[in-house]
Amino acid sequence: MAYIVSYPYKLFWESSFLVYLSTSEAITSAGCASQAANPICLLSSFHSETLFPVLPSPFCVDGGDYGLDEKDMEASVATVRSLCEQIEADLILLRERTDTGGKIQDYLIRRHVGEQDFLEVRVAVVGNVDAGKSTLLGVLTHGELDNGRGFARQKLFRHKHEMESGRTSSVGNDILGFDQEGQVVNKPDSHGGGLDWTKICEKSSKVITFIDLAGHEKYLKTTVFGMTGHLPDFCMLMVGSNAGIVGMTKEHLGLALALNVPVFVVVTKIDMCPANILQETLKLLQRLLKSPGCRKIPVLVQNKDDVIVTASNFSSERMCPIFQISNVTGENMDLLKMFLNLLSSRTTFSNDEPAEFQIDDTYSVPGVGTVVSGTTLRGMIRLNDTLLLGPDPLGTFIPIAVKSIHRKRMPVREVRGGQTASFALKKIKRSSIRKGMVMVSPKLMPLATWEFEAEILVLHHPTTISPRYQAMVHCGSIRQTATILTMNKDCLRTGDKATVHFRFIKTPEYLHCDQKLVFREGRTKAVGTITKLLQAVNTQAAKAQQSKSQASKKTSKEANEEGGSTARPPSPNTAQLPVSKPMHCETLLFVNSQ
Ligand SMILES: Nc1nc2c(ncn2[C@@H]2O[C@H](COP(=O)(O)OP(=O)(O)OP(=O)(O)O)[C@@H](O)[C@H]2O)c(=O)[nH]1
Repeated sequence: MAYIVSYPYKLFWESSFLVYLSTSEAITSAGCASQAANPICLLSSFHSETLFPVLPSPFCVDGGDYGLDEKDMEASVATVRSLCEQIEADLILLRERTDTGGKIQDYLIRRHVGEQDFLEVRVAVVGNVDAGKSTLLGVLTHGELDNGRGFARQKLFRHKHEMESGRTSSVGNDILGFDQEGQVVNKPDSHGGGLDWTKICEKSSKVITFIDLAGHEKYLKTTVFGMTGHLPDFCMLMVGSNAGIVGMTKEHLGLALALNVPVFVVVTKIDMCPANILQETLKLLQRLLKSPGCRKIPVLVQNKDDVIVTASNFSSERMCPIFQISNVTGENMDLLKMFLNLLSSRTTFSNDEPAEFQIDDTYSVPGVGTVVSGTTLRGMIRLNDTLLLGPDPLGTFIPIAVKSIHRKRMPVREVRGGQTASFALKKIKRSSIRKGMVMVSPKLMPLATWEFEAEILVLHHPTTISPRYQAMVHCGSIRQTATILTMNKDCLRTGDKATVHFRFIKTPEYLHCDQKLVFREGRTKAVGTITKLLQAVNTQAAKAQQSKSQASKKTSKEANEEGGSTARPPSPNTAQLPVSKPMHCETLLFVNSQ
């Protein structure tokens, strides 16, 4: 007998799965009762890949014989291999074990995503200063171990002051490619230059993009932006084993939890840490993860079995694997790499959805013009597509053509939901685009919003928050100060929850219900979810106002030329703006699939 341990409901919305062979009937014979249980049907119903839980099997729990003899195993593997060929997927052996009944093998099935294509997973890297974040990324992506004095991180620093201080200050991106056999593609660079992204992507079937975030409190604003704006699938929290849970560790963990990003922990520097201190750090870490604020299930990853079990259950958000590694000796680095190879993107996409792209940076490239980079939230964007870019300060969206598309520095013809990309845009100045703007399909008929309501939880505030309080709202790649107009409580203290009515102070933004937000100023922090969009900008009215203000600009320019003073058009306030009906969540599609 052999079977695929599977939950059909899961297979129909996820993309690939772990096959668990211990008996051969269901696979070798075509005797599957229902369509949902037919292996071919199951295999062809996924998009890209996913892990499948090894343990829960209706047959295993009864304590029956477990495993296959040599002949049955061969037959079963051959069947699965031929099924994989039919659906153009790779079959990657993860581990082999022997049980009472014979051999058991675990496989990962990963669908080919096209010649030029690869699966993409984004991992945000957070942790306190000196936890070894940049060093680990240097070791992973350049394939060379560290010397304990900052050798590996030198390859990653982007700014001169980072080289000098040894501290990351900006949001950095590094990539790690895995080929069809699950082997790392990145090779040590003998010339000391940067990574060749094109080569890595060409050879990879999966690419992990690390979003390297700063550990110092001074750069918390940038770290929050990285966590909200770059849409990480997962968060890698780094802890120096000798330093323990210090500084920003809890802050970063809290941020990931608030944004519902599954977290795994990497404890570094085990080569230089006395055993008792390492044990103490692990004990505290596990206590913190199990605490009521986190409610995680920490698992110390010691071997391949632990990797498979934790990776299979990781997207559930409750399991929190803890790796113990050394960047200097390379200890346990293979387990961490195996785990990274097994991670699957949490974004599901459908090409039929209208496209939506969130801008997180802008550039002016000589010879190319204005370039925007960001994440495709859903749908498909093709070369020469015309999308609506906005909102501008008046809340309008303008049509814009996509001149060229780059993905991981490679020219491509299209990008899909869940993929990061940069677009060269036609006929637009860089100065008229800001982070937080979006490019969306005209089918979405986008509206910009000045005011919104959110359910928030105050994580920390030294005194009390009351109406008229202002702080920075981070929501996707939006980063703008907002004022609290009203709330359903007189004032808020640390730990309080409330429904709060916000208003942006500078420009209206493109928002969705159910989007997560972080509201912060210094160490004051609140997290929440948008529940209502209250005041959307009517594009027609905004256009009318724009032409009116242009006309008045013209007049004032003329007046200026005659020696008069220029009057800046006033920013629209609540009274001036056309008020649309509140848009409730049910009427909108939301961006974050978290
Ligand atoms: N012995 C030993 N040293 C390490 C290890 N990992 C990192 N280091 C050293 O620790 C120092 C700090 O590492 P970084 O990678 O700069 O730390 P970071 O977390 O990126 O710090 P920020 O960029 O400031 O947030 C460097 O001198 C590294 O060489 C390790 O596993 N073992």
